[in-house]
Amino acid sequence: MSDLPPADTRAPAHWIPLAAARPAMAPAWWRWVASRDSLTARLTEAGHPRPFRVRLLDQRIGPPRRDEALALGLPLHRQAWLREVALCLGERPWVVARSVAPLDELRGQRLDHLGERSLGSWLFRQPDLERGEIEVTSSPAGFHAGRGPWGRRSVFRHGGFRVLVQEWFLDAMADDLALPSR
Ligand SMILES: C=C(O[C@@H]1C=C(C(=O)O)C=C[C@H]1O)C(=O)O
Repeated sequence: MSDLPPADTRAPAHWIPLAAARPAMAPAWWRWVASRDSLTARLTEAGHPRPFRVRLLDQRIGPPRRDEALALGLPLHRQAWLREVALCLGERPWVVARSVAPLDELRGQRLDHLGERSLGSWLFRQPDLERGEIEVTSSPAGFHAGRGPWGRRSVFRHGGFRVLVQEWFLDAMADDLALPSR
């Protein structure tokens, strides 16, 4: 066991199906959390004229959290491609996101060079893109100090490539768009 990489032991988030969260979610938030099109495009439009910007916080190969490994059907110690970003309007982070992809499915996807281009701007150009069911959490992101009412996740599939995309909507977004607290 000693030659296995360390597991990510941070507390996993608790996820529930989107429909189960609906009674507790204000309609104004439902329109954001339940949307299945590009969040990048929606943020760009809602934040106009503030410029939309992806701020890369970290991108590395490492162990996914337990809940992430389970969502992707990966063994707990299997290394993965991890990417953490803040999606900003002007200088204010509205969303923080953490994406996890199985290493052996990255072949040739060239995501290492994504930098501060939006992952979504690449995903939504794939004609065969499929998106799994959206799940919701009220747990914090854990990798960023920002707090907010809702997090969501879903798995995107493009050919043999899958990526778990997790997005936490922050209080700064609620303030700037006059959204309710939950
Ligand atoms: C999936 C999308 O991509 C967004 C961009 C991300 C990135 O650049 O890492 C991560 C999560 C998303 O909110 C989208 O725009 O819908």
